[in-house]
Formats: sequence, C-alpha cells, structure tokens
Amino acid sequence: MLKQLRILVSGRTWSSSLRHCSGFVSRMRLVNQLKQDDAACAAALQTGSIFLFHRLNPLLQRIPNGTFRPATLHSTEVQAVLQRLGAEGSLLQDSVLIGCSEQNQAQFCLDVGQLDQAAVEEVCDGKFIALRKAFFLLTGAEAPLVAKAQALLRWHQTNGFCSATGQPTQRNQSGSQRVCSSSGIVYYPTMSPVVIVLVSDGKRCLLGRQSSFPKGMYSALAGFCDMGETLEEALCREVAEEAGLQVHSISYSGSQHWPFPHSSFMLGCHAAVRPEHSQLSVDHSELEDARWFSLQEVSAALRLQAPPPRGAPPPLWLPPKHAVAHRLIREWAERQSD
Ligand SMILES: NC(=O)C1=CN([C@@H]2O[C@H](COP(=O)(O)OP(=O)(O)OC[C@H]3O[C@@H](n4cnc5c(N)ncnc54)[C@H](O)[C@@H]3O)[C@@H](O)[C@H]2O)C=CC1
Repeated sequence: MLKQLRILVSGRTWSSSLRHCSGFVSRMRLVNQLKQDDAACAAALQTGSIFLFHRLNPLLQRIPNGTFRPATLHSTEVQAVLQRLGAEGSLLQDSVLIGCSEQNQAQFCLDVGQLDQAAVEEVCDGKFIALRKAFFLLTGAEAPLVAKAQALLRWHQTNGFCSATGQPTQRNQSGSQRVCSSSGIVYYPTMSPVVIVLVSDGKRCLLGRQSSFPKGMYSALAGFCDMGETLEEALCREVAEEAGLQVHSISYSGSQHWPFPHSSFMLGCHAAVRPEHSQLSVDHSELEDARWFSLQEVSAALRLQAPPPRGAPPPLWLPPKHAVAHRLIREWAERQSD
C-alpha cells in the first residue's frame, strides 16, 4: 500500500499526482518538487525532521546498544530549542533540504553555530562531533546523509557572494541553489570529480600511501579529474603520473560522495597492467610509497576488524569499510579467490 503524501501544493494534494507511483519514485519526485517550489518547501519544513550541526559538526546521540545515530528533531522541537536558548525563531528558515525519509517526511539540516554549543547539547541530549569522527561512528545510510548535509551547509556558508559581481547571493527555500541579486547568475552546489582505481597485474594489486596516512595504511590510487578529461583519461594519467604504469581494461565499479576535506565525487574503477609491464616508477612528490600486494597480504588486511593499536601497525592496513577504496580492494580479493 502506498503511503499518501499530503503536502498541499498549488491547491491540490501530492497524493493525487503520486498515487500510482512506487514509494521510491514518489520520494524522488517529492524532493525534486520541494527544490523548485519555495511555498511547498516551507510547508514541508513545518512537518519535517531536522539534523542539527554546530559549525559543521553533526549532533549525534548514543543509543542504548552503544552505537550512535544522528539526532533527528521534528521542526517543532527545533523551534522549542531555539526559543529556550533565546535565538530568533526565523533561524529555522535557514534549514537546507537534504532528502525524504521512507515515511515520506522531508529531511533538512540546520547549522546552529551561533548558539552556545554546550547548551544545545544539553537540551538535545547529544554531542556535536567532528565529521571525520562522526562519519565512521555511523552505519548504513546515515553516514552519507550526514556527509551530504554537511557538504550543503558548507557550500552555503562559503558561497554568500557572486564570484562575477561580488554582490550577495540569495538562496531558495530548499537551499538547492543560490542566485546573485545583481546579475541573476544561478549557482548550484558542486563536487570535484576524483577517479580512484585499483590496478592489478593479474596476481597482485597496486596500493599506495601518502605521508599523511596512518602508519601501515595503503589505499587505491586516486586523483582529481582535470577540466575536460574523461574518466578513462583521468584514470590513465593518474596511474602514469603516480606509479609510472600504463593501464588497460578499465571497468567501472561504483561511486561515492566523499566529504573529506571537501566534497569529492569518487568514481571507483578497476584496471589492469600486463605482468611484463608492472615495474613501478613511483613519483615520491605525490606518494610516499606504492607497492604490489599479494592476495594473501590483502586478505589478511581485510580480516582485521579493529583499528591497529598506536605504535604497532600491522604490515598492511586498509581504508575503512565506508570508503569506496575498501570496496574496490574487497572486490578484487573476491575475484581472485573465485
Ligand atoms: N573514499 C575513498 O576511498 C578515498 C578518497 N580519497 C579522496 O580523493 C581525493 C583525491 O585524493 P588524492 O589525489 O590522494 O588527494 P590529495 O588531497 O593528495 O590531492 C592531490 C592534489 O590535488 C590538487 N587538488 C586539491 N583539490 C583539488 C580539486 N578540487 N580539483 C583539482 N585538484 C585539486 C592539489 O594540488 C592537491 O595537492 C581526496 O579528497 C581524498 O580524500 C582518496 C583515497 C580514497
């Protein structure tokens, strides 16, 4: 049975236009409509749920089983918090639309950075935690949703002025765009495309590390796409630059929004080199090290559960499960074992 949406738009209910759609389709259409229709979005905010942030740090709550979840407040609860802490009720209007729950409830995020952090934490029974930590405390779909929310809030905080005229930009109600008040130029939130590739020579896979990585950690090779490049061109260039290899047989695996340090759009691929052309020539200005790893070494690293103790890193430590790099490495190991 389809859940019926009951937000009044232009004198008709959503339920009439979406009655024949699946739950997924109706959710996608609702979000798309809310991006375009300020009045509908303002109405949805009154009944929506809100993820709070403080200077871009999400508010998390510990739940009885010891895990964490993002604090999700109803907009009336947020109003009550604002009132109790002496903030303007109009602050709620700064909320940015991030999606729609499976119960067809619009989801928003709001940065309350101008309020006292400890006071909000106390009233909401939660803690604002830096995204670099919070992202890995969360599981399932919550981690990417919180990352998306932070990325949108950051984009609004840093795009208040038009880069052509220097004049202020105004956001629409959902926060899906900003418009220059003088020139009418429309700005949309952006992500930087990054190609990430797991290269194999048939028996081994190529992993590299930067000096900033934790000791023992190696990852798939990654790099930002240059303007005008295709995914394949960027991938071949990055592997040539960083490892001195020429790859072939590129296949796409999957993608991911990666919030660190800013919004990257990670495009994950596999690629191959011929065993006779697998001699590495590492560019040490880009990578501290890059090496070929055997299936045995990779499988042992995939079996490690907890982060390594400080001072005693294992021979190989892989990126966390949330990272597309982890997925590429696991896929490669599974294919080798087939
Ligand atoms: N989710 C995952 O599994 C992984 C994600 N990553 C991410 O991929 C991205 C790229 O990785 P690396 O190349 O190793 O990063 P990096 O941070 O070493 O960047 C390399 C260089 O690219 C340039 N750069 C920075 N931002 C740029 C932009 N927006 N457009 C074009 N060039 C830019 C700078 O000169 C920088 O020094 C990083 O954001 C990193 O966090 C990297 C590995 C795994």
